[in-house]
Amino acid sequence: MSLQNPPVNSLSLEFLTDICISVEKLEMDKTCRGLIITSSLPKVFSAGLDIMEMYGKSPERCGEFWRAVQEMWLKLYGSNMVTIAAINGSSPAGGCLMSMTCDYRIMADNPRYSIGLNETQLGIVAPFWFKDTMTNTVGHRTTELSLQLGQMYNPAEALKIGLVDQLVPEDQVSHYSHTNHDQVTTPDRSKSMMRKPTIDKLTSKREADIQNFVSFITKDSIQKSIGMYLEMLKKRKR
Ligand SMILES: CCCCCCCCCCC/C=C/C(=O)SCCNC(=O)CCNC(=O)[C@H](O)C(C)(C)COP(=O)(O)OP(=O)(O)OC[C@H]1O[C@@H](n2cnc3c(N)ncnc32)[C@H](O)[C@@H]1OP(=O)(O)O
Repeated sequence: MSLQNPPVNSLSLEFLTDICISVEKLEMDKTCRGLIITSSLPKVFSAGLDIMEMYGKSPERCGEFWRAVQEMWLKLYGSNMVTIAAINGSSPAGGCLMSMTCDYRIMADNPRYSIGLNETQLGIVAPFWFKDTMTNTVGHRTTELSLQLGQMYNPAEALKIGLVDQLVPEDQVSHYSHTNHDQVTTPDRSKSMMRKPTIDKLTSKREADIQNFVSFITKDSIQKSIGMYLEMLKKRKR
């Protein structure tokens, strides 16, 4: 599955819905042995959630958006397929979350790229299931530091903390993803055993999580922080 939503593969409601439909189709396809997620765009795996979906939108729309974010995570984290993230560019926040849903992460060894949960930099808090996914990937202490600082990691740092499993030359990300994928032939039952408690936690709190998101994101102070962050993104470009 090659992500293609220019300019930066931000995860809008529409794009999330497309991703969920694609994953669902693959999940039902008995001939499909697994999934490699990568990006068709240069330099960016995914810029994370589409910030415009969280800025100036109605509570109803925000709720619909958040349900789609949850759905993407539930589908990928709970997938019966062997999944590999072939991270061929930067992968902040929701992009990092998407990578962490996979069984294995291969990243392009380009020091210009970065990956991490940087929500704190936007003045927002990573939801509990983002935090749980990271804890399951890199451990409690690293997650605590990482979330408090909104830390982004270059590939070497990401490898060191275990946020990615392997670094490869930029032009060989696809080759290594396919080679590694071929070595894993059957989705292991231990995957669901390890992930079930984390998945059950969100499933049982799904509606409350949507309500929390909507009331948090529509607050004036949070909207102001997001507006300032968007301005900063645009200025940085000039
Ligand atoms: C009580 C507790 C309750 C808890 C409730 C929950 C709280 C809310 C939780 C929300 C969790 C949020 C998760 C997220 O994923 S938020 C998104 C975070 N993403 C980022 O910060 C990434 C920002 N982007 C970048 O760093 C760079 O764009 C990137 C490195 C990805 C690429 O750099 P590049 O130089 O190639 O591209 P540009 O920066 O020039 O960007 C091109 C245009 O794209 C726009 N852009 C970038 N990122 C986003 C995005 N995520 N959403 C929307 N738009 C984005 C950027 O502004 C440029 O636009 P213009 O061309 O119009 O200027």
